[in-house]
Amino acid sequence: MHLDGVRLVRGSGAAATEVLRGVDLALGPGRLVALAGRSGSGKSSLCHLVAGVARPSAGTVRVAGHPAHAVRDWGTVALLPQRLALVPELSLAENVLLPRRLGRAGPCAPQDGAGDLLDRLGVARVAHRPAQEASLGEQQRAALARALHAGPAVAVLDEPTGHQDDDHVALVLAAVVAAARRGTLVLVATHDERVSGAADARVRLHDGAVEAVEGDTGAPPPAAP
Ligand SMILES: Nc1ncnc2c1ncn2[C@@H]1O[C@H](COP(=O)(O)OP(=O)(O)OP(=O)(O)O)[C@@H](O)[C@H]1O
Repeated sequence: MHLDGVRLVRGSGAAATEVLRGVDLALGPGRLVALAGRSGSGKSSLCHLVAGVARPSAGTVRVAGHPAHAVRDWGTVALLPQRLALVPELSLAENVLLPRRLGRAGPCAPQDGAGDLLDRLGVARVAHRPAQEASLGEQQRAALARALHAGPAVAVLDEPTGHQDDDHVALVLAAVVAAARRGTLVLVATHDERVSGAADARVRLHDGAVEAVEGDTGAPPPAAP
């Protein structure tokens, strides 16, 4: 995943705000990367660009060799949005199966089924329930399962522990680490130190710009001049 000279402006005229400015970032496959920074620093905006649901005002965002906005299948890039975006009338299990029913499995698809993944995330008992009748924490873990079951090259997870207690944070972490070990680049926007602590690398945003990158990002070293 490569971001080069990325700038994102929201709003127009006098209300225009530069929410990302001059972001350069390269992340390789099979890494769990935490995206940290204060509220309003631009984490969700960057997630939306990588997931292709928004386009940069300037610069380029490429995932698995394609411009992010041109990617249409969750086998390439899957998203856990902050507001989850489950289909409320479908069961949690049906929501998890949707990406692979609508498209093809990605290169990092798990060997075991959706039921096993829901079991490992502590959602099996309520998997038959319509999403709208599950607790927020259960919904969030099902939305995580939906992204990971797709087996994507890149998984973008916006605050995946935001509605979880300590025990369920451990289950979420185990699932995202397993996905990274299968080869998925997992980019996690988070305020949660437990997630940052488990990550292979950490990227810190400040006021729309990259303030620091540390750890093993899996990016190839820059070419010699
Ligand atoms: N449509 C918009 N119009 C104007 N400003 C926007 C718009 N969307 C986001 N912003 C602003 O962009 C900045 C970055 O927002 P973003 O949601 O990316 O931050 P964040 O780091 O994810 O925050 P949080 O941790 O609170 O989720 C914020 O100041 C926000 O108010």
